[in-house]
Amino acid sequence: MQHFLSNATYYHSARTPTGDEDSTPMDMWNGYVNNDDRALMKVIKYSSPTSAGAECIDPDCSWVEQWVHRAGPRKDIYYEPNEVKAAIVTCGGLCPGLNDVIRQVVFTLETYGVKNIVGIPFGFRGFFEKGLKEMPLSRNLVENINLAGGSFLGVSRGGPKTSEIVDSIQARRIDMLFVLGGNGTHAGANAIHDECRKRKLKVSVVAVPKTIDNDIPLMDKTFGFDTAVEEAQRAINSAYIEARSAYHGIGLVKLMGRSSGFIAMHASLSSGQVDVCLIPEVSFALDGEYGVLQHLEQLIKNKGFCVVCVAEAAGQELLQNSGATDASGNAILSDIGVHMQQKIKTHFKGIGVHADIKYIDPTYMVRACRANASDAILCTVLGQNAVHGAFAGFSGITSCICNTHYVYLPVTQVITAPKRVNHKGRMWHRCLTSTGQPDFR
Ligand SMILES: Nc1ncnc2c1ncn2[C@@H]1O[C@H](COP(=O)(O)OP(=O)(O)O)[C@@H](O)[C@H]1O
Ligand SMILES: O=P(O)(O)OC[C@H]1O[C@](O)(COP(=O)(O)O)[C@@H](O)[C@@H]1O
Ligand SMILES: [Mg+2]
Repeated sequence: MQHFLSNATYYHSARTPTGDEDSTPMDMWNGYVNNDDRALMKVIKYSSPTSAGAECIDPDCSWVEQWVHRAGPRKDIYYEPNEVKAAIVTCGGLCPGLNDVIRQVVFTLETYGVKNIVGIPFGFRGFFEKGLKEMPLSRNLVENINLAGGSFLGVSRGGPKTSEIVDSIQARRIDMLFVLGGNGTHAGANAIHDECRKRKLKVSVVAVPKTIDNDIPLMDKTFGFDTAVEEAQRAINSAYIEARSAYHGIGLVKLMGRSSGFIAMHASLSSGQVDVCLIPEVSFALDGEYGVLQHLEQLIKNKGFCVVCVAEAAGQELLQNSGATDASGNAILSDIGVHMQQKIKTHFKGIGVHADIKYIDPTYMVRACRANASDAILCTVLGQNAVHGAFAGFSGITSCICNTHYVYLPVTQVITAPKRVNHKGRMWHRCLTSTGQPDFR
């Protein structure tokens, strides 16, 4: 994480205290975050590595304080606002809240006095593809974009090499780059930050973590995740109603999550209507005495219907893998939902028991919607803090929420590996208690 020297002061009149809000003397209170302010990342002291969900740094699980930079506006700012050119780019798959973040970044930049704000169309491709023009942005233009899902700027996977992106940043004379995206985008943002340092360019590269998958480590959650869970719940509810109303109904729902089962686990927990939740972090057998199919047979026998929620990355080892990747290099998954639908049909036919399978794959519906209330607030804070971070002179940071506090983390820290559901963690065990499912092994 780079921190330039602060060399300019910007007075934010909107935060001027009237003097009667609290007892702090007028000449001391300023409403700014001090550069030395820190937030504590973890608050639980685990007495043993065997404690449920324990995350230990040392083998004996001793208490190690981990402090991170507190996010927010600084009194001293690095850039002269009216000389700044700021650019925003949204990369990867869609995610609820992208427009909310774009809007807040623009609002906050304008509040600082930045006039030259542009959007780079269609992710990192917009830096390179001929015919894609940068879009001038202003409060007027983005005022209502949060009312719709998607990205006002467009998104894409894949794209140019880092050196080409930085050539373009240099040619466009961009001082601040706000990069909205998931783990791939963060790796890209880090590479751009490194290349800018190598070329001694004073460019602040600030990321904002988006992804419905919630697979970026160290933070409480990424924006868009809550909304995706809420939408996923609707699919589960439909599956439940279909299954409940059919003779021997089996509702099967497949939910997104490239390498982690957070959406499936949280939607199963929040709906309370799921009998079996399958995630990639926990292997399972379909066939055999302890397999999923045997359990479904029991559920049909005992309660007459059941609901299964499967994460798209679950059970990949049971399927043929094409080895194909998308434009960003992400593995293309085999369809576990269709596979399970076929297996369930064949199984019940084989044992001569009627079963009415209703398969729901909501795919893009969980992420093409606008942000719900909690995501809209998260996006607002993260977007504003991204701009404060850039003005403070940081680069190579991501604006996120850790342990309920808004902080800046070095991008290098969050791209080590995707975050996955802890199968020994309490949330997964809560999910198991809720579904009542056994181990399928
Ligand atoms: N390791 C990497 N280094 C540089 N750029 C990357 C890297 N991984 C992905 N990218 C770029 O980041 C963008 C988004 O990545 P992707 O994996 O599709 O989505 P997400 O950011 O949502 O995970 C793509 O344009 C891709 O080329
Ligand atoms: O948008 P695509 O290319 O169809 O990819 C689908 C993938 O995108 C996601 O919705 C989000 O992934 P990213 O956060 O990496 O963009 C995954 O849940 C899903 O596996
Ligand atoms: Mg990703």
